[in-house]
This record gives sequence, structure tokens and C-alpha cells, in this order.
Amino acid sequence: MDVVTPGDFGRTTLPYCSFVVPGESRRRVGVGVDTDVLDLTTAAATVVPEHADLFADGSLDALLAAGPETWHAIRSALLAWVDDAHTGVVQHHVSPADQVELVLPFTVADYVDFYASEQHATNLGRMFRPDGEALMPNWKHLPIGYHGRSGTIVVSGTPIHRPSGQRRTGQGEIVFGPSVRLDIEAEVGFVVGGASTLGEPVPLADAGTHLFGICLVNDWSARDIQAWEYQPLGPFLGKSFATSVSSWVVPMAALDAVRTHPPDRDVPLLPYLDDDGLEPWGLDLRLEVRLNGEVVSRPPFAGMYWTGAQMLAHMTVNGATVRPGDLFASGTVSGSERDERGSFIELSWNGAEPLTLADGSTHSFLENGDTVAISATAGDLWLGEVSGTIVL
Ligand SMILES: O=C(O)/C=C/C(=O)CC(=O)CC(=O)O
Ligand SMILES: [Ca+2]
Ligand SMILES: [Mg+2]
Repeated sequence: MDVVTPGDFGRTTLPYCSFVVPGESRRRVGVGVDTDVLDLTTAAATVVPEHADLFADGSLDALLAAGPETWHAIRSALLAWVDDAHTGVVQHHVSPADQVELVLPFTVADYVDFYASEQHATNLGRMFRPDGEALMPNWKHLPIGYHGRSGTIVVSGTPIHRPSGQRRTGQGEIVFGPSVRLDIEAEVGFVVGGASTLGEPVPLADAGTHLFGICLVNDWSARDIQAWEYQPLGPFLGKSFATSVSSWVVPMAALDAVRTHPPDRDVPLLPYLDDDGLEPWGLDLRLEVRLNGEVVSRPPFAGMYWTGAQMLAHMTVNGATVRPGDLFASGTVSGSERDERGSFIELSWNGAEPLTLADGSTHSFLENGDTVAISATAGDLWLGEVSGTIVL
């Protein structure tokens, strides 16, 4: 088992963030180096002078728009700088990451959430639709998704207000009030860069020109609101109240060593989704879910049935565009073991089998004051964390 120090990115991952120095209002683009952050908004004139303007506004927006050649040029320059750093002239642009305020790193354009874990889809199908087949007949033919609400995506650390809404009680009464079945969904988000052209699908083979990087996502879900409202159009107010993302975006290029083949597909795929023989887009990542500091689950990402490249190909196959800042999430990551499930509705089996923590307390859905943190590692790489605390 690899030993990873939380918060330590090492020197080759080079994730991006946006941050504010305490007492200032100006945003800056940061790069994570070990446990430090390099202020790229000021250091770019020295490290990547020909691209310095991309970091002027303190967000990743211009970088995302710039496209893959620029991403690679900047990453190469950063890797070279890190190699002979700590004596260099940019050393005074580095500060400990825990001494700055991390803010939402890019302007989220469109937000889509998929449903790519077979274990999660099977578990949810059993609980939401006990009288039918667990997996819908379309599930293995296309990556199922829904359009979410980009305006309520919040950065890690933002308090999460318990949503109110309609729900149907066990007695069949329709009532209104704060959700009593508030849950998480541990997911990986794909951050899109570069624009595609209206009417031109992005084929699987071109995924690398648009997949800039990944972040971690918690798709907070009010299961009681969701269960009552979702048929026939899908998730709506039960999920739109807030979605948390990690402060750091890990470039795809940092994950080359953990690219892996997705599981064998049980049914033949249409050509636009058939990735047989193409470079693999599965990612061997391990998520970790902590409730109030205690690990409750370690969902494995490598087992996801659909890859980010397939989600992108599917999202654009009708000619719809993607644009810089689009975010699409994998869907809840769940493995086959109980302690690999990525939501509390699964971990507690709809409340029937509450979790017992080390202090003897039992938990099914979230209480006010609960803090959930989802982190991820890839081998010996730390990939960041997304956390949030429930408030009334
Ligand atoms: O099966 C359903 O009706 C609903 C499932 C979800 O809530 C899951 C969802 O948001 C997609 C995912 O995260 O996998
Ligand atoms: Ca979700
Ligand atoms: Mg959400």
C-alpha cells in the first residue's frame, strides 16, 4: 500500500488552483508543489513569459480556453522549473498552501452528472425501483446522465445548507420541510477545455484535446426530495441546491501512469462509444470518504463501466458543443464491497443498516454539523479533497 501524505502533491502532479492571500481581494492562479502553492499570476512572467497573460485574472478560465498545446507547453515549463527550483528567482512567489484561501478555480460553464458505476446504479435501482430490474435496459448501451445546475457549484469548505422541499411520507402524505435523508455522492469530475464546434461530435480519439483535468465532486443529494420528484424527468431540486468541488484541478497529463482499461463490456457498443483498441481512459484512482474525520468508505474508480472519454463522446454525439469550463462528473463511485460504496444511502442500505463509528454512534443520513470529506489518491499521488459541513 502506497503511503501518501494528505495535502502533499509532490513535485510532478502540479495541480492548479485559484487562491486569495488573506487580507487581499485579488485572485491568483496557483500551482501545487509539495505542500506549497506557487503564485503563477505573478511568477508566470518568469516561468512561462509567453503565456503570462493567461493567469492575469487569477482563474483558470483563460488557461482552459487555450487548448492542449498551450497546456502541455506550460506544464513542461513548470516541470523544468520544479526540477531546479528552490534556488530560483521565483522562490518568493511560493507560500504554504494552508496559509492561503482557496476559491472556485474556474467559471463553471455547463454541468452534467453521469451514472457510470454499475455497482452504484444497481444499488440505487434496487432501492428506488424495488419492483423492476435494478439496471435499466439502456444502462450498458450509453452513459446515462442529466444536466445539473452549474450556478450552485461551490468550492470545498463551503457550508452546505440543508435543503427543504416536498417529500412523500411512509404514510403517503405530501409534506414540506427540511430534508430528512440528506446524502453525499463521491464522484470524480472532468474539467473541459477548448471549445468544440456546433454540429461536430468529439470522437473518442479526440478526448485528450478537451479533457484538461480532474477534480473531486460531492453531489449532495436529498434522497427524500429526489425519490418524490424524479419521475419521469430525473434529478432536479433534490440535487441542485449545492454541488461541491475540490479546490485543486489535477491535469490529465499528471495521470498518465494510472490510465487503465475499463472493465470488460457485456454488450457490444455502437462505434462512437466502442473504445476497444484505443488508448485506455479508465483511471486507477482510490477515493476515500470520511464522516467527521473517520473513514467510512474507499471507493475504487478503476471499476467504473464508462470512461470520461465515452461520456464526452456521448455528450457531443448529437452535435451539442462543449466549451471551456464545462464540468461533467462520473456519477457516484461505488465498488462491490460495502466499505467501497460512495453514498450513505448505499452504506446504510436505505437506513436499514446504519453505520457504526468508532465512538459507537450510528449514522445513516447526514445530521446538521456533520462534515464529509472526500479525497483521492493515485498510487503514491495525493489528488486533493472536497469537504463540506451541513448547516440548517
Ligand atoms: O437511480 C436513480 O434514480 C438515481 C440515481 C442517483 O441519484 C445517482 C446520480 O445522481 C448519478 C450518480 O451520481 O451516479
Ligand atoms: Ca450524482
Ligand atoms: Mg448536486
